[in-house]
Amino acid sequence: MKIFEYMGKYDYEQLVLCHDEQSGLKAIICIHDTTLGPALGGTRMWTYDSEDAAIEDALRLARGMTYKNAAAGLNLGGGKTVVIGDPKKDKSEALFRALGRYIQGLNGRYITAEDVGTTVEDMDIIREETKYVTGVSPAFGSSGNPSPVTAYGVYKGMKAASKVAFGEDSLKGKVVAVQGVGHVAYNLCKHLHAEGAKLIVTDINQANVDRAVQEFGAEAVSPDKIYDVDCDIFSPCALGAIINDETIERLTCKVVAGAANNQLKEEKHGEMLEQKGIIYAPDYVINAGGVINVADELYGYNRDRAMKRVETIYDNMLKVFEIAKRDGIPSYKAADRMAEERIAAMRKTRSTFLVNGQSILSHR
Ligand SMILES: NC(=O)c1ccc[n+]([C@@H]2O[C@H](COP(=O)([O-])OP(=O)(O)OC[C@H]3O[C@@H](n4cnc5c(N)ncnc54)[C@H](O)[C@@H]3O)[C@@H](O)[C@H]2O)c1
Ligand SMILES: CC(C)C[C@H](N)C(=O)O
Repeated sequence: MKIFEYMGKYDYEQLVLCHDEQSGLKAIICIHDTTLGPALGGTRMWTYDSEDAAIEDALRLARGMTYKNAAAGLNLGGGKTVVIGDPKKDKSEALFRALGRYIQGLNGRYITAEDVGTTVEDMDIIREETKYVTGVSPAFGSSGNPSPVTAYGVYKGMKAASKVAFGEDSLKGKVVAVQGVGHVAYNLCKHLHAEGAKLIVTDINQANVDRAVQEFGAEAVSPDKIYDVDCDIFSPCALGAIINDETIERLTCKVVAGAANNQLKEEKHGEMLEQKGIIYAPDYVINAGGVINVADELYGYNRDRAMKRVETIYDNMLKVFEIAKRDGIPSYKAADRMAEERIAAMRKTRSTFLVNGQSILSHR
């Protein structure tokens, strides 16, 4: 891949390749944009087919965090780490400590947390080497696993999208098709079940499906059937790029609202949902609960404050739909506009002259 060409196209700041022979660490830390503050984004551990694929994923995910953090109103930029390896086989204390030292070396320009393939326990190990890590165990006064909080935010965002699609935000009696019932979606299903929604679930992990069937009376379907079921809301909570040419045709829902990152395969798929009359809740707006929660650690974690902020996902989502209506654009573009406008405004503000990094008033 032509790395500098790609970095130029989307205005990336920094890409760091980290290597530690002893522990087997091969990681990529990407910082996309720090206009709003230090870059915060999780560490993903995954078996990539090629080094190019890993670098591309780090770049794409880091930029996504810039938009997510900006749209959520956080004073944080966007970054992400990708560790090349199998989370089931290749994890070790040495590997995460080596990564922690690389993160410490960035001196606060980048702060990490969990993402696919990493856990609270991994963050606890990273913490041994750096203070620039969040999503650490509650025993350290931190916020712990972000997934239940992400789920709560998705639930709130789904209600906002339903208000626009159905004229009311109650999910009672609504049929919700959930793709992937892992950490986030299990907790999402709890909220949906409690409100009286009917659940149709799928997962490639049978144990996760069985749990949802037993606990929430969900109907189970095979992974390839989830796009075809009769439902009001489709909730992608597994993979990215699942809204594409092939799946849009099959969807019967009125709303797409789920936790997965990068749900649209390409931007045109956001337009296609719009043309089909499906309300799309932009992924990085609806799934910001986790990052909002871990970001609160930077102020000394307070659960009530964090949850109040997660509640704002409901209004934020309505704001996105309002911008879409006002400007006659699809919701995914409206979300980008909201994030970009905030970054642009703050970039302008930041150009104010400061003496030695201090306000000039403090020198009087
Ligand atoms: N965990 C968070 O706080 C958080 C925050 C923001 C975004 N996300 C995103 O939400 C999604 C889910 O995150 P998670 O933490 O619950 O991950 P997870 O790995 O716990 O859950 C994902 C589930 O999807 C299943 N799955 C994988 N491929 C599938 C397929 N083809 N069909 C059906 N099911 C499949 C997996 O078996 C697993 O049970 C991811 O895309 C993640 O990037 C998570
Ligand atoms: C900082 C993390 C909790 C971020 C999370 N993995 C996300 O994609 O939003």
